[in-house]
Amino acid sequence: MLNLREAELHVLYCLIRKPKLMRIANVDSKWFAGAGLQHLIELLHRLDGAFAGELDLISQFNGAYPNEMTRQDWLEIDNSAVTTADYSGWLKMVRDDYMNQQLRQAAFHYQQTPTRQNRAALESALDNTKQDDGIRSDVSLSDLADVMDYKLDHKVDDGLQTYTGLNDLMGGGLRGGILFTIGARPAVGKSAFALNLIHQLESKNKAVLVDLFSLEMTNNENYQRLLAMETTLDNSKFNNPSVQLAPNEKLTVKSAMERLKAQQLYLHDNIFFLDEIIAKISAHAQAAAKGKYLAVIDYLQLIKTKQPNENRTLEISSITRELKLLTNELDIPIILLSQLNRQVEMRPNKVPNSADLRDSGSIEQDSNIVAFLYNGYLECGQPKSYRPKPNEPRKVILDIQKNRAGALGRVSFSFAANQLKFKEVFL
Ligand SMILES: Nc1ncnc2c1ncn2[C@@H]1O[C@H](COP(=O)(O)OP(=O)(O)OP(=O)(O)O)[C@@H](O)[C@H]1O
Repeated sequence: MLNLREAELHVLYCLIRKPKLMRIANVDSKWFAGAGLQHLIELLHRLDGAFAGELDLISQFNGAYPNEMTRQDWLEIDNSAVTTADYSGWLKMVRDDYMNQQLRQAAFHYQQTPTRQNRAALESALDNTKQDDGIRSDVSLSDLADVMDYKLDHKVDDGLQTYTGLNDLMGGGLRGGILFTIGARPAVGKSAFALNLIHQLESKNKAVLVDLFSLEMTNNENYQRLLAMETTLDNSKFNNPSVQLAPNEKLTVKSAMERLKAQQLYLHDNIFFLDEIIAKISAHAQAAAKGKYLAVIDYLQLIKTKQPNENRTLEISSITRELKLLTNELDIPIILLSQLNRQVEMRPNKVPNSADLRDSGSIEQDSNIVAFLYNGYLECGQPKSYRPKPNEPRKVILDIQKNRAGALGRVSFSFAANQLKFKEVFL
């Protein structure tokens, strides 16, 4: 996670290269730490772009404020080497930190000396934190060109890797800003598939933080499923492991438990309200390193809201809207599982489509990617549904039918239901 000092340096790096950024939002010198950075902001305000590059700025600064900034300070700013696309986010961080600091100080003074005057100061500090900061991320084509320029010379993050076929269709992996909805009929294995995706992601990417909101299964059930996947032991043996597991299997389980401990996976079986889900996601996403966070919600139709709407379609629309906005705001991917209505059972080929997403068309509208999971296999590239046989691995297709920034296509899996394990089938 970016620290405050880095955010300050990034803001200055951008302002020195693009002084016009000063005009898109107020930049107050008070928000910055230390006389050097504060005076540099004041000088940038006064010059309003009238300097010929960084060297000229340094010489004007040294003339006005001798010995306030060392060569090392300037080098630190230079080392930022960022694009200006995230300027508003860094400025906001610097501003918010200052406002919160003022609020803490005012609260401390009021607690020590609860006078009317100190109370007014506290109220005003609180008002300041709530005020619209006017910091907007207006992005011009020239800003976007900067970003593309940067990407032409630097390899950008591929996103979070999961199954190979899925990575290919997504043109990389799971990236920020993606709401990925997976719909399936009950018992096809969508909860199990979500756990498998997380498992893939934890094994193929370093230091990823994942939140799994499971609104229908307990943490214990999910943990047992994780152990079954990790050990390839029958899931039912974990119901009474002391009796049902052989001594060598217990050793296998213990080492699987150790491996799982290393993962930053948080299971939540007691959070049902949308605003609580959002609060948890916001806290963890901001604590995680950039590009290293994923939230999975199992499943949409069980999410509750504090202002329930009699019209469930409208309520579901507001939930998917909020989740979509959250992916953009925090620049994170969210995987949202969804039930399908029964119509799909009536169709001869039993291949689901967007019309089967229960409760609302907003699910398709708000999602960047919509995929369906169903029992089936590919024959000459075409999906064939089938009825799985007991005690045999099932054939399952993940069918991507909407993909805003990538290809449509299908990925085939073999699903060992007793181990809850999905293996990709390469055709
Ligand atoms: N020990 C086991 N042996 C055989 N099959 C099992 C075992 N444990 C789980 N399963 C099967 O694996 C599948 C797991 O489904 P999962 O709970 O992930 O489905 P889902 O699509 O999320 O459905 P729902 O919405 O009903 O929960 C189910 O079909 C279940 O019957």
